[in-house]
Amino acid sequence: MFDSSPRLRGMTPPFQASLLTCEDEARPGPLGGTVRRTALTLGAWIDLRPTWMGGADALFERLAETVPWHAERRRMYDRVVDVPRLLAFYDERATLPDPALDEALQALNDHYAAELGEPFRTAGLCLYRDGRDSVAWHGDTLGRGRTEDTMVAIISIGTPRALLLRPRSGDSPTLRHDLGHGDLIVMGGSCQRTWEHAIPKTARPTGPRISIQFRPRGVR
Ligand SMILES: O=C(O)CCC(=O)C(=O)O
Ligand SMILES: [Fe+2]
Repeated sequence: MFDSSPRLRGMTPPFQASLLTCEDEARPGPLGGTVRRTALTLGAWIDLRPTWMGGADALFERLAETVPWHAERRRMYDRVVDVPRLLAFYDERATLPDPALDEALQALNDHYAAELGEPFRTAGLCLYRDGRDSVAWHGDTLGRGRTEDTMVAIISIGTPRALLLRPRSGDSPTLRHDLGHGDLIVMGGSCQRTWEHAIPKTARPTGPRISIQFRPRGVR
């Protein structure tokens, strides 16, 4: 059950688990020709592959229960504030929390390694408990994404949330992608340094969402 753990108690279930399918086995589908690329400005691009992760209901439940989610606090100017989401990070030596993530990582590397020039290696997980959880405008620029082209691949499971993208230059409008249950989005090229992305808060009743981000070594 979605709310069987004390950590999750109080959260609304994200969806009615599918009654007609009995997909306990979470597994990514094919990539190949199913990925749709959109060029942004300044050499940035995004790839979208809707409903890539099969069995995403079961995967959501397992990750919600088994990942050692933790809250963080960060300094913002002169204050220390709660990070508005729960987090877990798996570096390249860590065992991923579910075999479906190993399969996803392998499939992403088969599809992207030649273009990326290196494998995706780390996995960052975020749990957005409800519409009050969010991530503010940013690029993943703590590491090499500040200076180099790179890729960040994100699998979204649970309640759909909007992912917003805008150029740092402010010279084109904000783009919105509703990331649904099982969807894959890959941000590539200069996206981390020339564009920013955000998951905005929403006042609508909103169940939990888990985001799984795969990044190459040295990209955060
Ligand atoms: O939740 C998401 O899909 C985005 C998370 C994100 O941008 C990040 O962790 O850097
Ligand atoms: Fe990010």
